[in-house]
Amino acid sequence: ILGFVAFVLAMSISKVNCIEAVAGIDPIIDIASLNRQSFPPGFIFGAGSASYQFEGAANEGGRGPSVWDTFTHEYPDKIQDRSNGDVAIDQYHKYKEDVALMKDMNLDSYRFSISWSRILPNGKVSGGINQEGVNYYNNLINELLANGIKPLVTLFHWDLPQGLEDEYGGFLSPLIVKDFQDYAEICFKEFGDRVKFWVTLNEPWSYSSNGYANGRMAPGRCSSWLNPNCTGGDSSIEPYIVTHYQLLAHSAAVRVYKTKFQESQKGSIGITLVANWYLPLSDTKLDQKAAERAIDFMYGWYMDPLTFGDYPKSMRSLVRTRLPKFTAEQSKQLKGSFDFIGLNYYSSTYASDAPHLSNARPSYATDALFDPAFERNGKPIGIKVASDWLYVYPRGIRDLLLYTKEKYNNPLIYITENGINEFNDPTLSVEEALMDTFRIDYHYRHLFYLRSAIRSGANVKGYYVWSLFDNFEWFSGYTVRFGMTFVDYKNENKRYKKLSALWFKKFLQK
Ligand SMILES: N=C(Cc1ccccc1)N[C@@H]1O[C@H](CO[C@@H]2OC[C@@H](O)[C@H](O)[C@H]2O)[C@@H](O)[C@H](O)[C@H]1O
Repeated sequence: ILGFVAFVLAMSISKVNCIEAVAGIDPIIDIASLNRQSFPPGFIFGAGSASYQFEGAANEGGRGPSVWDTFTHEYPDKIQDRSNGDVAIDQYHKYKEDVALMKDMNLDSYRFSISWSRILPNGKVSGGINQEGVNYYNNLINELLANGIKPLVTLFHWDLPQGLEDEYGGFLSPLIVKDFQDYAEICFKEFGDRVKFWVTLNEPWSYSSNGYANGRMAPGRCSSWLNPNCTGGDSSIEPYIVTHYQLLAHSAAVRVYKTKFQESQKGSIGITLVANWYLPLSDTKLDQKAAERAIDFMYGWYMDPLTFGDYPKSMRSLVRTRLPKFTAEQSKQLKGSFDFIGLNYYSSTYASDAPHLSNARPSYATDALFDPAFERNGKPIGIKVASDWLYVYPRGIRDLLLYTKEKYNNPLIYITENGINEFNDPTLSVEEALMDTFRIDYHYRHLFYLRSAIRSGANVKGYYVWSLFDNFEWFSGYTVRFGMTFVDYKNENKRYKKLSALWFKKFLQK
């Protein structure tokens, strides 16, 4: 009788499915002992980074300027602490120390991006290849491999060469497709013998919406009626053009990889998308449809063309003539143009129906006709952390993965970013700043729901934390910290493992 009572108690507290309980796994012990062994054999654990946020050496080693050098230097007010990535966390000079830390933490893989303007200073092959740039990435890749760490390389993480922005407006022009394809081909040729995981673009949604709808990120364009500080632009048209040419550039790079390199190099290639999970604010039909539109306008904007060859029906019917069209050939080339999808998940949001206002000026931000919310009946969706959009909702990673499985034919997925930030607090001593127990809780709970999604059939083969190190966080500068490793900006960017790094090292022990 006691055994049965304990069984019922365990079931009710832990709410895990009865199969686990019947199978003799004690649910509480099972949850409490979550570690690398809780995941399928060969599951890859890693950490992510990006060139402009980590490298520094912005004017060193032959690197040319990117739109982020221009954005931070010409509009310092657009960065919370008026900072920039000139030095960042100086990984350009400290990469050996950082790789040693990754090895010490039992990481399997490191995701980094290549600075396009460090390889092609003016963005074009005709402008010449910067051999010092090629040398830097060869050294980094070789250091990773020598320490048993697999490189996962992103070709574009928002730092577009300024030369291409000046010449033809960057991703606003179809000319970007060939220049990106040529840049990608150089990277495949120079590094593809050792790099077996490629991501073409990081979060095209962020580049389109923050760069061209609200102007919070480089190149800082948007409609003047939305924000007079924008450097020109039209929030009702340009985000859709920029996404269109990002998708075409992506598929052109994939085609080059698959026709000229994949057979001999045996690697795989994908794209990294970001998505919030959206829940209806109320269980009315109107709010359920609003949540569906919200996910279409952020995630389906990319997953539909990549899976079905065209934008979501909801976007076609609401954006209408402002939404570009694919030719039959473009649609064919886009459909299935990936071996895997990289998925960045941070947070979830409520969505409620927003009626169409006939006199409202159109913008990407309002085209989906939903209002975001972070609380329902006065109760927040989750704990709010440093950033205004980041609420902790771990179940959202499972819901998003099972939605992807059902709607998009269960593609192979790597979680390429998941993380939480705290405010940079200069009043804390370094020792106090290292106590990031909230970060252990965040990752632990997301890994629990990630495992749950895998057990329900989601085809996920890897998980990368954002991030291993504090770094330059775009328009937030150094005012927020995402790292499992504290970087002391006031003391030569010295690295200190936070509590979460020690926890993750133990979690990853083989
Ligand atoms: N940051 C995003 C996309 C985004 C940007 C602004 C607002 C909402 C969402 N995506 C990923 O999140 C990571 C964390 O992003 C931070 O989120 C909190 C913001 O305050 C901060 O400015 C941003 O860098 C970035 O460092 C990665 O480079 C990027 O791939």
